[in-house]
Amino acid sequence: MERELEVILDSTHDAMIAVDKRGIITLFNRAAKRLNKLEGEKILGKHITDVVPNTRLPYILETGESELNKKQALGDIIIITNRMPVKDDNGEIIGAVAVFRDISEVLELAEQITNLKEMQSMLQAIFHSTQDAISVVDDQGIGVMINPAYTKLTGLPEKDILGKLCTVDIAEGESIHLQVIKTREPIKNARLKVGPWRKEVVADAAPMIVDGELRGSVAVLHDITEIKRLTNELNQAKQIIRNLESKYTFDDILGEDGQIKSAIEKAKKAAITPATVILRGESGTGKELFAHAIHSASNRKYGQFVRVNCAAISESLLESELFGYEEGAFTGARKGGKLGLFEQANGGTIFLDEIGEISLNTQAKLLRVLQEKELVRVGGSKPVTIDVRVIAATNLDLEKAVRDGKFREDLYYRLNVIPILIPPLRFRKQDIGLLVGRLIKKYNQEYGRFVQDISPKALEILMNYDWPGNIRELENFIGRAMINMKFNEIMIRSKHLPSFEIKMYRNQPKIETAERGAMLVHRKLQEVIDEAEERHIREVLKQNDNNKNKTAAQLGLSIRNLYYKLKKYDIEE
Ligand SMILES: Nc1ncnc2c1ncn2[C@@H]1O[C@H](COP(=O)(O)OP(=O)(O)OP(=O)(O)O)[C@@H](O)[C@H]1O
Repeated sequence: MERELEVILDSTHDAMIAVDKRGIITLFNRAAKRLNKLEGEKILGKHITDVVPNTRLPYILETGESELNKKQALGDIIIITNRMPVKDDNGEIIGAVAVFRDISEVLELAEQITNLKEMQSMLQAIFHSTQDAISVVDDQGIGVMINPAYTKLTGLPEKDILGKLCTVDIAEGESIHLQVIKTREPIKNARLKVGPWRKEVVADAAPMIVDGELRGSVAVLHDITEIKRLTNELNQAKQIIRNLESKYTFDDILGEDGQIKSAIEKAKKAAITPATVILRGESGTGKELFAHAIHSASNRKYGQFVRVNCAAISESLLESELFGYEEGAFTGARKGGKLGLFEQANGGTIFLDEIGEISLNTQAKLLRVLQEKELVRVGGSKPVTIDVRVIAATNLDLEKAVRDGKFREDLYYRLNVIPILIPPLRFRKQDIGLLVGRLIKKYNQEYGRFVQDISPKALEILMNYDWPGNIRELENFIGRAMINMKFNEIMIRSKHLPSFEIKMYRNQPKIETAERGAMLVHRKLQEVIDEAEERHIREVLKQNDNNKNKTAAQLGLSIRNLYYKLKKYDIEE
């Protein structure tokens, strides 16, 4: 039993010392030797103060009091000690024992735990108070943590997210958590829509890797609704500023084609003269843009630019709109009369769009204003002098209108001082790429997108179309293509392109027939046939919901032949 006790005492980590009533050591176990760095020495039988000079055991022997849980430094370590007297049955002190333990490691661990706890509360405070929405998933993509900002942004509480696959919150786009888990690579600036309110967010995600092992992914979502709202407000403000100034300058007119360049050159020269300009071109070719640019480059640029769409105002109203009226000029006339558009444009420019649409009666009045530089308000008698630069525009064959007696010849010559012909888009297809680039930028701003380019295939499709509605049609077309794109797509591809409106340019009113004829004959017959064929196939395919058999039957083609043509025209199968 004694041997066993000895083994136990030597194998425990607690250091133990016992002395008799004289202070002579009767027990000094291995842990005590190790702590006092006395291993190998013979200790038993020595007086305790010879072995441990600062010991308090003599004090215990003298007072018979116990000292429990006393912390003290022993060299560079911290120990905790219990010292107790040993008494016989009569209560006489016959010795004392000390049991002590090195607690440096425990203290260190305790400190580390405290530090960790502090760190944890700090991180939790950040996690809970940040405005950025954060979600954390494990290595299987299962939600483990979200913060209040996340719930505020997405509308999804913890119960809808924790323990569920991370795709539950996505309304549009792909889960970036899953991508991060798959690739172990961080993702930046992903555009998504999340939660039941389909909030638009920009999200970053990063893998959580501990000791080389993937533990999950953490994502931070930034709400961009506010940014978009501000961008919209900014655009509206810009729009207002643009309306106050003239909207465009020559820098806004894009084109490398020879004809458009010479039109621009002619317009620039005209801008610095007071001469009347007439802009001729099909609808959507940029006549209004040219009118603005001419005004902006003229010495009247600080004056008003007033646009009048002569076709949009009824014949009966046009005259009073243009020239104004005096009080009591007609029933319903405003008190005090009304300033006409010519007077509003005084010192500036008036842009008479669709001039070919005005009646012979109004033409006569307009001619007088152009000749005399003065006007008489409706119901008035006093002439008012005006100083207005006139820019007119039409997509009609004015020469024919003159021949048919619908347009006054003298007015025609008055207006035709500097005629500028703006070519239709189909005659300057090499400019399509340039224009698409500008339109992508414009719609990126309007729609808050980050589209960067158009694929060569998609561009080729645009090049093969005739654009009867010209740049305006191209503008609408690109706008619709961008709406068809997913949020994270940055390249306009053929699959995004809407189908073309089938409208042949021969439906367009004629302009300068001879000139157009000259431009047309440069086109090879096969080119024209191919274009018509492609357009027709696309349309029939669309009508048949892409059903090839039905389409082939309807077109009178074998299915093999249809596939050949689909390939030839790069129509998606
Ligand atoms: N050369 C160009 N470069 C860039 N954008 C252009 C160009 N020409 C026209 N646009 C754009 O195309 C659209 C149509 O142009 P605009 O309204 O000036 O045509 P328009 O000939 O006056 O049409 P309409 O006769 O139907 O009034 C506008 O948004 C304009 O900014």
